[in-house]
Amino acid sequence: MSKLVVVDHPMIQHKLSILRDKNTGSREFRALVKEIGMLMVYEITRDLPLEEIEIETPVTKTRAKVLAGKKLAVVPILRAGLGMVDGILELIPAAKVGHIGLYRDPETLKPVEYFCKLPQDVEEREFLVVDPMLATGGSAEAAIQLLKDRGAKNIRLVCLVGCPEGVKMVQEAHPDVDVYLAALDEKLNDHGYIVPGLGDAGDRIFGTK
Ligand SMILES: O=P(O)(O)OC[C@H]1O[C@H](OP(=O)(O)OP(=O)(O)O)[C@H](O)[C@@H]1O
Ligand SMILES: O=c1cc[nH]c(=O)[nH]1
Ligand SMILES: [Mg+2]
Repeated sequence: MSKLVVVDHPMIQHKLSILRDKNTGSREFRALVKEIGMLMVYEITRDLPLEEIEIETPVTKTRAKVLAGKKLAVVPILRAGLGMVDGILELIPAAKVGHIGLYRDPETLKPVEYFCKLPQDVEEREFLVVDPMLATGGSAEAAIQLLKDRGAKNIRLVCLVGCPEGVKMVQEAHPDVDVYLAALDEKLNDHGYIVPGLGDAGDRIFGTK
């Protein structure tokens, strides 16, 4: 079974509380999603492998550590996942960005695919699938399956707010995919919204209803 990690750094918890507040407007909401996305990935990438290379400082030759291993790709689940991309790219500017377009049918709560564009070297990359919300888990499960169908082997899921139902669905369908959350909330309500949650992330980022 994969890992579930709740990245509960105090800075992340503080920003998340402002994000949850219904009085937080789109401009601040966007800034916070970006910042929390960056902070989460900073924590998550602690385990990236390093290698030593030889460099020359202004004083002497020395050996210094640089990142090694697989190259990263970030894959936001459209639309709301887009809000996490810029912060992650500030941290990892060389990462490629794939896009998976899914919306959740409001009646069935099942994900509907409308777009998929991924980097060409799918098998060589380590993927971070990003989306602020992990509710029923249907969208994340489908996005991960799309990546796997195209050859991806190394995938992690990074969401801001999740709930037990969504975590269970992803872990059962994809036991090889570790799940990272900033908060594990209590449950889903009858409309498939996370409680207490933060409402509709895409609508709050983009100012739509
Ligand atoms: O775990 P699930 O039950 O699948 O729900 C989570 C999905 O719902 C939201 O997207 P939404 O369908 O609202 O699309 P949007 O990002 O375009 O607003 C959210 O950003 C996730 O992608
Ligand atoms: O609480 C939820 C559930 C699904 N999608 C959202 O944006 N919020
Ligand atoms: Mg939405």
